[in-house]
Amino acid sequence: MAPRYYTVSWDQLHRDSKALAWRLVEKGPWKGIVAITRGGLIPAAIVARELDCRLIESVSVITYDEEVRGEPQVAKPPVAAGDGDGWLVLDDLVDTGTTLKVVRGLLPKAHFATVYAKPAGNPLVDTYITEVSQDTWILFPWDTEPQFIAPIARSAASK
Ligand SMILES: O=P(O)(O)OC[C@H]1O[C@H](OP(=O)(O)OP(=O)(O)O)[C@H](O)[C@@H]1O
Ligand code: HPA
Ligand SMILES: [Mg+2]
Repeated sequence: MAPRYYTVSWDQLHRDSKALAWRLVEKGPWKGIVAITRGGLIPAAIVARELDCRLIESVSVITYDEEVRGEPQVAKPPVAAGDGDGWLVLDDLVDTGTTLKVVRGLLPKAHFATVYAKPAGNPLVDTYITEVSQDTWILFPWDTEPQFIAPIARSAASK
């Protein structure tokens, strides 16, 4: 079955990331943020600004090639976050949970947060903002661009 799509604009991503920061500020203080690259980098920058946090680490896990999931590979482990105690791990979304499982293995004591979550992955996240169904593909603003769409009357006429 073709997936449904949930399109996220830059404005919405900013709003949802700030909503995440409101939830996380109550749970701190945090030693620093570990961003899961690449998708976690932009939410991490927004949350770091709101939490006044200047210590940012990264971990790189490669799981997907476009919409196709493969075996996860750690391309860069975190170096400064120890076992994760007092650290916040941020990603744009959790889908199957494959990526977070790998990072949880590296940082077992960290707090895990994502902006969006699908049901299969949401038990792996400590804090998230918006849940979408498992068969929904989230389209992030960095993966999309606006394009011309024909007027309704014209596309109806061609049916
Ligand atoms: O819960 P999962 O099924 O593991 O899926 C979620 C992960 O997939 C995407 O990353 P991707 O591997 O596409 O890499 P990217 O962030 O570099 O685009 C997304 O940014 C999450 O990190
Ligand atoms: N959108 C973008 N990237 C993803 C998704 C999604 O729904 N699931 C896993 N990687
Ligand atoms: Mg990612």
